[in-house]
Amino acid sequence: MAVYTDINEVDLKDFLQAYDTGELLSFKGIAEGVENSNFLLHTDRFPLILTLYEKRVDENDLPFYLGLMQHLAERGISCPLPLPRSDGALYGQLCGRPAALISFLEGMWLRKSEARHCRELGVALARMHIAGQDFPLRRENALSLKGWVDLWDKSAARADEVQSGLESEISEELALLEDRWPVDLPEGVIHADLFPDNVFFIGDTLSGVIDFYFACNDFLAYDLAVCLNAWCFEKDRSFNVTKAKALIEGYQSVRPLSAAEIEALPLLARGSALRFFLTRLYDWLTTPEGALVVKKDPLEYLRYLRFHRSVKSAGEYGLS
Ligand SMILES: Nc1ncnc2c1ncn2[C@@H]1O[C@H](COP(=O)(O)OP(=O)(O)O)[C@@H](O)[C@H]1O
Ligand SMILES: N[C@@H](CCOP(=O)(O)O)C(=O)O
Repeated sequence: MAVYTDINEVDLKDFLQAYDTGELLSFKGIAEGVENSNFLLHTDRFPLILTLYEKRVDENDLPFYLGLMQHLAERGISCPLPLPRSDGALYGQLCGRPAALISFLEGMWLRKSEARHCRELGVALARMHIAGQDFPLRRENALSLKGWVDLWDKSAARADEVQSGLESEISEELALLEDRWPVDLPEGVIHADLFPDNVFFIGDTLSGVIDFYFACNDFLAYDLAVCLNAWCFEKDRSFNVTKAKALIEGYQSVRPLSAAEIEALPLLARGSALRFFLTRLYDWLTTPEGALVVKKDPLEYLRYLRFHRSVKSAGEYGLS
């Protein structure tokens, strides 16, 4: 599931009056996704995705997310285009939630990816970073060091319920990352959640990227580290260096990494693993039993974190 807020036809039709969508033919909730409520709408003109923004999305950030999609789409990046209302606004309110309409992207996410897909992903990520360079709005990464500390403060006392020894292990990890986190790597707009379910393919060709609701300004190489974790571990949690090599080579074919970025990669991968471990742990501990959302396993990311801790240099990711 991800339909936290149910909508009815009367409210939806009222909401659509502010848009030029043509006649509503049907709508249905979309089961996939974690963060927001999504619906697929058919009108007599085109299909659309309706998103109602839920707990982790601050309404003040919507101009950044929706403006970014518009900016990237105008620069040839295949991502959803927000549909403006007749008053020019990119979102309105529906059932007490901020809500937007975005274009429907063709394609499907890969349940089983190969190295060639990782190469395409690397190319698309680097193109996105370059296209985002002149985006005028700014949004700090709320899920970087400070956000990690805040999440950990809320979860630490119960962490050992999930696995014994976690409280001390994660406290030490956080302290180390706070001490060693880079300060001067190249920055820009990053997607920050480019997991397989946010990247669509048609056949073997990448057809688009969705879900910009964690996008922010941060180190560009951190986005690559997020992808290393999300795409380069197998179901048995082993690291697939062939995929990592393909991902990084694809990225560097468009935007070569600096020596400092390459050196920082293992640390950035640790940080990225910790970030997803912490949001998953928080959700694990706070989502009520019986809730319809699928809780993601925090221990998956603990494994990745431990792997990167053992990495001595980015050469272990296949970089020559
Ligand atoms: N623009 C789009 N085009 C086609 N399908 C979409 C689009 N946006 C979202 N979806 C569908 O909705 C699902 C959940 O979207 P996502 O943005 O990942 O939600 P969440 O932010 O809640 O995690 C996707 O897996 C996809 O099936
Ligand atoms: N990718 C995150 C969860 C956020 O889900 P998404 O559907 O918004 O990508 C994770 O795996 O923890």
